[in-house]
Amino acid sequence: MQAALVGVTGYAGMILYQLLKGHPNVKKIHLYDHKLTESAPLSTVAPVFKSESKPVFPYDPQQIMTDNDVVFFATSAGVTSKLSQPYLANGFPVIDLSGDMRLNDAGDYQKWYHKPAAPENLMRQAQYGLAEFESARGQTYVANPGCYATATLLGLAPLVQQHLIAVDSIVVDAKSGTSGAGKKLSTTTHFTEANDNLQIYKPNQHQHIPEIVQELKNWDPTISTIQFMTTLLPITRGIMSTIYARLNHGVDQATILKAYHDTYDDQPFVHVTDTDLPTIKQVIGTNNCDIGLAVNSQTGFVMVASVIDNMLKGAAGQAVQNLNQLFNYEPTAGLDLQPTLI
Ligand SMILES: NC(=O)C1=CN([C@@H]2O[C@H](COP(=O)(O)OP(=O)(O)OC[C@H]3O[C@@H](n4cnc5c(N)ncnc54)[C@H](OP(=O)(O)O)[C@@H]3O)[C@@H](O)[C@H]2O)C=CC1
Ligand SMILES: CC(=O)N[C@@H](CCC(=O)OP(=O)(O)O)C(=O)O
Repeated sequence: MQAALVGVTGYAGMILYQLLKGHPNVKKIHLYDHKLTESAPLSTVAPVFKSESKPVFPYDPQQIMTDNDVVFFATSAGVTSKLSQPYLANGFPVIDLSGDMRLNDAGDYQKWYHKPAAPENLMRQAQYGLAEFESARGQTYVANPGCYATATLLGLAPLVQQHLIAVDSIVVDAKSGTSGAGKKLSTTTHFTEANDNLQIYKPNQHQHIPEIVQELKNWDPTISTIQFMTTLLPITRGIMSTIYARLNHGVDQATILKAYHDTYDDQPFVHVTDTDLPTIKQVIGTNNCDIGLAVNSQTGFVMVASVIDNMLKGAAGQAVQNLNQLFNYEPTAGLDLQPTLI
């Protein structure tokens, strides 16, 4: 199969390009860049790939659909809301790493992303692609989940799906490394501000809140919102989503552990570590989500810690999982990755 990638100059696009190069079913990768008017070598378009003279082509949707079987968009928010139409009109497969097509409601997108939304009829044609719970098979347009949303939803799923917690008690304290913010420098991600520091940001305004709630509602329609906070960590990669909720009457640690194992033991990328709490470092370099928990019998609360590499399970790795589902490849194809360890 031949795959197109738009956004190789960004962090998620770089990592995705590396994964696609190692994917056994991807025979050819075509790269496209919105700033080019004629093709240019990758080494000049994205200098991180110093030794690659492979051409990067100007962005052209007709050419993309003619020369490829699928297109990945690893582009900034506000891009695919404008570019998705021809692909949907032609039923051409898209895997979109941005948040533009994840929400069903155009008003919600405008409220949380502060940008014009795609036409709502297009947004509704996109399938949310949390790979463990929605199959991309048979879909045209897959909206790859956000990084925080992935860690949080995987951490919450067994509790919510099996009605083990009071859903109005959910509190999420989520933390991310700076690569989650993309390659553009900002005051908060500037080395001097990020290093030796912790910064809470977007309090109660994070754009992943409606995404998480939209998915939770599919599992339990009584959920109306969650308390969700984000903190910037002085590390490059990784997310830890620490989730707290009050247990329903009669639910104990054994019940909860069984729920997590029943949900995830067949899943290649989600590992339940029981009461052995996971660290961010153990998943960096992999497509894994590791989940551990602690029950407090005095307060009746459970704390769940869910960790991912934001660049992999939170972006490029999950995009490859969605590719594998879309084209019926082995679920782990192209994702046999080892943690960096140190
Ligand atoms: N970083 C992460 O951990 C995660 C990111 N995401 C999402 O993935 C997407 C990419 O993220 P990330 O790589 O971090 O972001 P970056 O800012 O690092 O890269 C953005 C990419 O989009 C390209 N781009 C910008 N404007 C346009 C346009 N008008 N047309 C086509 N391409 C354009 C940029 O090209 P140029 O070089 O010209 O600027 C660049 O290649 C974002 O939507 C992000 O929210 C999702 C999950 C996790
Ligand atoms: C550390 C950091 O700034 N992270 C980003 C994650 C961005 C992202 O992946 O969000 P969308 O794909 O929904 O745009 C943030 O919190 O906004």
